[in-house]
Amino acid sequence: MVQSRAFAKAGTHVGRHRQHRTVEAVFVPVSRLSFRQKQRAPKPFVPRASDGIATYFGESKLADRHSAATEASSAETTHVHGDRDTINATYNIVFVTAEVAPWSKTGGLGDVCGSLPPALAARGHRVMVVAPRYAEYDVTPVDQGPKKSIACHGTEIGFYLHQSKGVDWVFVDHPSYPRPGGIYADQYGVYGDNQYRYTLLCLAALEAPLQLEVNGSVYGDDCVFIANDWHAAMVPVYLAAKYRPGGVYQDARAILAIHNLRHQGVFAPKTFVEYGLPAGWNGAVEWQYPPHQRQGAYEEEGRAVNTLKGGISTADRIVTVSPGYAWEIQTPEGGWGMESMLTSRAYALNGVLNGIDTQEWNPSTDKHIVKNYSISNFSRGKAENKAALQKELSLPERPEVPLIGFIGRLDYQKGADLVLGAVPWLLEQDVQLVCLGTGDVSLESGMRWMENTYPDRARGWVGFNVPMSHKITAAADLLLMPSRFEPCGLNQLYAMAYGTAPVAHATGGLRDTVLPFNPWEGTGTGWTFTPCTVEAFISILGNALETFREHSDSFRALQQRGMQIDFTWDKAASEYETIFGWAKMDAPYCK
Ligand SMILES: Nc1ncnc2c1ncn2[C@@H]1O[C@H](COP(=O)(O)OP(=O)(O)O[C@H]2O[C@H](CO)[C@@H](O)[C@H](O)[C@H]2O)[C@@H](O)[C@H]1O
Repeated sequence: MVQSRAFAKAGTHVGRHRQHRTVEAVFVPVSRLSFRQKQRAPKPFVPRASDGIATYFGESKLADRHSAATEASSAETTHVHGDRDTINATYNIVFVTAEVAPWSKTGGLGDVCGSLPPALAARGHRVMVVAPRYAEYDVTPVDQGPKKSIACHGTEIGFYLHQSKGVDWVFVDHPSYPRPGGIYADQYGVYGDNQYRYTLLCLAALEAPLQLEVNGSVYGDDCVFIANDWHAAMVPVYLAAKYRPGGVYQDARAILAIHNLRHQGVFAPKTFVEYGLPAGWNGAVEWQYPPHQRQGAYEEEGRAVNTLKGGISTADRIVTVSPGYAWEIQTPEGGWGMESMLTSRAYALNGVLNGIDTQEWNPSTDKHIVKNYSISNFSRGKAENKAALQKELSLPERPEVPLIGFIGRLDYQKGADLVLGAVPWLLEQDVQLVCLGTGDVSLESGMRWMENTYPDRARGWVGFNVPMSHKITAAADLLLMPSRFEPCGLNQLYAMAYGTAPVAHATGGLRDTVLPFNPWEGTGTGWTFTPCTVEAFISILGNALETFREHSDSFRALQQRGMQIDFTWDKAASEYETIFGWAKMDAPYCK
């Protein structure tokens, strides 16, 4: 199995900010630990006398929660691998997320929360994912068993449970979640009650492990929460401010996973009361932006409550979705105002590269494409998919013409304006360009302009269409990713798995995953450019097109190298485990 240098490097990166405690340290037998280390080592889960205590929302169910299943899944077990003793911990893991594929997805957050949990479950952990129930999902039965209703945040919520892939998928039912528009916004803008909706999600997710019986037992209060993005960032705040003072969740830890720092959940200062936090906790979420970093209309002269800042300042550890992005967010250029907060927590901040769901994104089994293929027959397979896409989109069916794809939100981050900026040069050449995206109205108009101006060379599909995204990924020779910033990026990973060469701005996770083509050494899986300008983009596109046209053997070898990379989630899952171990070794960051 060939692995890119960038991936190999990422494996060591987890320990970068933690040099005094390496990956190995997690697996040292207890008998060999020093006294202080023993004190900090994760403890087996033992029911306590205090089990009858009240939760924030009323009488606890803790007293009857300790079934054998819970204990087994919470406890440390010692295994021997070969002649080396190791301690393997299994955890009760609770993901909290606003999106989870295939039920709800506007982007990569949904993908990750749909595929990392099964990877962790496959490694022996008990895993729950808590997400809103935005609709009566028409996929496999979600409403398994009776709905359980509880009081939460002054209202009543319900939990629906669906079990698959070894994961307990829990959907929070409340009238504020289903909307005729999108998940977060409709044609009139973002919903005015998003702060309430996601506050409720956090509190529901903190109650679910205590109150929801799954296979005869509750998860209990020895959990590792993974709070994803600002929507879930209040989880560590409530743990510290509401639950631990009541004696609950003493052994739990919360990890904040940042998928995109640009979105921080910023609201007017007077909305602090919406969080229902005890007095004295406003410092955890209040924030004043300097003039050049102000985020929007909600602030009052830069003063705001900032939900993500609450998570950054209280989480036990922070994870971002690539090592490169973990570094970038500590700089003024990439920190979106949070760089000083993040730098102050650098020792607890790691980057773990995303994987991909190889059941959903696998050219040999993909149900959306006309011809399945693998590394042994990819040239023929891709050629058939290319011809099918050209036919479907009424483009000239020409195998020799380079087919270039772009898939993504049409916004500042994804650099769709750079694609449009390159169009006059690009489409004067003998190429075909297929873009799929939705978002900014002016960029959507730009895509329509492109198609009208170059009807025999360009298609601009405005909309969100998963089957089409698979077809483009399989059919294209090159995939454009001129993102201004990219925490990880999934499309370049999908592209490489499908033998499609990414052409990407060297930023964040793109720089970590796309190894630039080196014709002399015969290495690399794509092309990267910097600075992020139309000129630099055009220049590198010229190189990629020349390789495609003039050096087809080199191009094929590059495709093969991409297809050989191990994109499975297992590597990321093991890095997350290491981080759980670090979180559990330390006392809670915020008590
Ligand atoms: N019009 C369309 N039709 C169909 N499918 C479409 C589509 N537009 C986008 N998609 C799909 O949505 C997903 C987007 O993934 P990205 O990695 O670009 O995530 P995004 O920027 O949303 O999320 C953030 O979180 C993820 C996950 O951590 C990070 O990789 C990323 O850098 C960060 O910005 C991909 O599966 C893509 O194919």
